[in-house]
Amino acid sequence: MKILTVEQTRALDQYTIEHEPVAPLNLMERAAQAFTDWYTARFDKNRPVRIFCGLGNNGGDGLAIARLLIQLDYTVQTCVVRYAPRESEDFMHNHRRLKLLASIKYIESEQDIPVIRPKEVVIDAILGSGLSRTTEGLVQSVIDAINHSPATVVAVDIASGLFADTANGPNATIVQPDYTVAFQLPKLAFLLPTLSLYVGEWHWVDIGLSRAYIERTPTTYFYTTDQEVRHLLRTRNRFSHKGSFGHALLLVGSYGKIGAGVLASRACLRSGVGLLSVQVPRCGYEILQTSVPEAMCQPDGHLHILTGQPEVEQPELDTFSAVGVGPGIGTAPETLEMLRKLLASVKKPMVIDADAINLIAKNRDLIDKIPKNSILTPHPKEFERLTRRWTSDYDKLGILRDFAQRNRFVVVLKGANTAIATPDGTTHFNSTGNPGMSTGGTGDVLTGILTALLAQGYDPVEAAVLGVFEHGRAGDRAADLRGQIGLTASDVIEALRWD
Ligand SMILES: NC(=O)C1=CN([C@@H]2O[C@H](COP(=O)(O)OP(=O)(O)OC[C@H]3O[C@@H](n4cnc5c(N)ncnc54)[C@H](O)[C@@H]3O)[C@@H](O)[C@H]2O)[C@@H](O)CC1
Ligand SMILES: [K+]
Repeated sequence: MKILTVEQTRALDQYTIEHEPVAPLNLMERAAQAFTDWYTARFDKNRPVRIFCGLGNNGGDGLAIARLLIQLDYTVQTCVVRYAPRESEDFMHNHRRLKLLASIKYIESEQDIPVIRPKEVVIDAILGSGLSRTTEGLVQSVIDAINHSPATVVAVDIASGLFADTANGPNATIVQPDYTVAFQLPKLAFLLPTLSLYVGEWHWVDIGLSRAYIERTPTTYFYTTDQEVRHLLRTRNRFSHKGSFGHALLLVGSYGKIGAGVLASRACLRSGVGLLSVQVPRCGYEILQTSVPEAMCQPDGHLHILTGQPEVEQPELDTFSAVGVGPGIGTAPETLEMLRKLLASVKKPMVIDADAINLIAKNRDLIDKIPKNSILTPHPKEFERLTRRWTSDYDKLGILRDFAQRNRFVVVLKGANTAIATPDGTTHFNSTGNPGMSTGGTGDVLTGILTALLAQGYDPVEAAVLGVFEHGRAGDRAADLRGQIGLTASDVIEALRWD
């Protein structure tokens, strides 16, 4: 699913108005109806509704929603925040219609701000995507009152005061909703971790804006949905055999961290790889052979760390269809040498994670040695070591895009809504996963999954988008079964399902 800028969304509205064609007022009615359908499916008539409306089209939506809810027998108090002398045309129309049906309260100064009670649901329709400056004065006071109230808060389209795709200044006053119901498409702000307080649980509702126009509008931001992922997943031919699904090599583990290698290996096998070889320090040999009998084990000559000096002769690197390195390997100088040699010999895109990333961050000449289109899977701290500290989530997205594009890597920046930046400058945000997955080992699982997908011949960008989505979906299934708190990385592996 595409994420468009405010400007593009405005052009999309305009195109729909002219080409469907539909009168702006009817489009507003459609938006209000879609919001009302969402609302009535969740909140019953026992909860009094208080709608705060601004004077633009977001306020117009609020007035139309008030009318629709009153017609459905909800108890509604509408408050218009009169912060400016002028109203939009569609606001005025909806204002006239609502006045025929109910009384409207006007907030012209701070004294007019009502007391909001716990049982109420506040619908925030003060400012929408037309926000052009930081909130101040009366609007700020109303937003403060909403934020200090015990009521449930639902934002129409976007929380009042929040910019949809640019950074808010420091100390901005912004509504902190429990829910945001956006029209047609999600907004970039919804996907950024530091803005989550101003978004809450978010949903989008279809208001019938032109699909054709959305399709041909260029964007660099995407939100991965179930539907898109279904297109990526390949089905298996009845005549296929284990050779059809590649032979992966994982270089993992060190003394005390062989578990990371076990998790990556199990996840790799649960993700459809044909054959798996695993290189571990000698101390990991029996552990791996016992806990992952499906894998072949290549012990390193060193007892505790990976050095790349095999104990016995090993197959050439180019016999493997994909290589993954990093989980649990540590940062010993001998392991750095192993990584250096590995990067010099592997010609295909590979998966690079954890301590392999930390080693590269400290030895920056290695960046140029990484095969093009490789998948790097840093968490934010590792990514910061690899690049620089950022000043905001928007700054972070810029750094991410530039780093991926300049080096021609696929960079999977892990976190809520994991962001995947590609060599062509696009960023894909993931939609699956939950906070229960913030536990040791889930990153190792992802490395195993991605290596398996590369080994099966998936293009690196597709592998990253698909693998991250399925990793999160398995985490969601596991959380359904066990709850988020008790979730372990092994549960995620067991919950993987590729159909
Ligand atoms: N354009 C369309 O066809 C549709 C628009 N819809 C609604 O329209 C909204 C956008 O409406 P508008 O463009 O009228 O804008 P808003 O309703 O978001 O804002 C109204 C006006 O407030 C002023 N303003 C900006 N920042 C301010 C601030 N900090 N303090 C005080 N005033 C400020 C601006 O002059 C702006 O035009 C969307 O968020 C959505 O809710 C929906 O009705 C769906 C259809
Ligand atoms: K709003």
